[in-house]
Amino acid sequence: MTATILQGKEVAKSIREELAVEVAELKKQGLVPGLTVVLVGDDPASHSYVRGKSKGCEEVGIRSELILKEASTTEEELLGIIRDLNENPNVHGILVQLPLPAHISEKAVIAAIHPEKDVDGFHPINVGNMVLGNETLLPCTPHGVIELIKRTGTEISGKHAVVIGRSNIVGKPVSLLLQQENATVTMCHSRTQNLEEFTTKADILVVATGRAHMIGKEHVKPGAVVIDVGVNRIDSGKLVGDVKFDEVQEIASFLTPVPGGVGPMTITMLLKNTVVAARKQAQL
Ligand SMILES: Nc1nc(=O)c2c([nH]1)NC[C@@H]1CN(c3ccc(C(=O)N[C@@H](CCC(=O)O)C(=O)O)cc3)C=[N+]21
Repeated sequence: MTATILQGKEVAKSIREELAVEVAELKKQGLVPGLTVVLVGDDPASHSYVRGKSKGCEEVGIRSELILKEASTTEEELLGIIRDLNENPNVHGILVQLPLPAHISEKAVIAAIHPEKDVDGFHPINVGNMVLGNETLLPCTPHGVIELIKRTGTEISGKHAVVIGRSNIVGKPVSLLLQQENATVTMCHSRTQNLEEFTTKADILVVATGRAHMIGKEHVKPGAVVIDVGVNRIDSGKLVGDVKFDEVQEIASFLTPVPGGVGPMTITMLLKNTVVAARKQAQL
């Protein structure tokens, strides 16, 4: 079997077209959704991601603003910026790009964002609501992963999903969302013994390890849906996933590429959250 390549980029494009129509409607009603991205320091990868976010906003008609601060910015200053954004009625979404410099507490910064403006879905209130299954702003990458799986036409209900990785931003929330879709979920991580024993049982395999080319065909059940959440910049400067693409492509039924898979979906879900947040705040 040769896997069908799940082009996240194309799925993202069609969702963005729908969002553009929605935003144009909102503008007629006097509402311009606004996103502010705060970037501290000069990490080149962060700058590159943030460019992708501004470009996405432009595509769908969201007003976007970038606040650039130098790496020496204090936590106090950053908290002050967030307080101002919380109170600004033209800003519906606030995203503080992670990671932050080591002298700033990410926990304190995330907690300072008004939950209704937390378009990353990282605030403890939003995480709590997600756990409870309440309607809330969902974290972008996990939400994008679920949307991609649905696009394959795969019925998630009753399937065995295996997630590798247990981070707060991907592994944990994606496991929970899969469970809410009625999958049977196994969570594996860096300490899992006999990883293959679990992964070869997966109908749906979500890989979020942050280690380039860690997963090969020996890990994959023939016919599985494989979602690669990895974004690893290797020495050549090339962006690669956590999955050995060529190898796994031979046996999976669907496989996401890197780049062009989950990444564009992440940004698209951010745009969607910004529109949802704007509607909620404007009561439209
Ligand atoms: N507060 C916060 N929220 C985030 O959502 C967040 C963050 N911090 N910090 C960093 C990670 C990483 N992330 C990516 C988003 C899109 C692509 C993406 O679109 N990648 C393109 C390729 C881009 C390229 O070539 O550089 C692709 O996969 O096709 C990648 C990575 C969001 N993150």
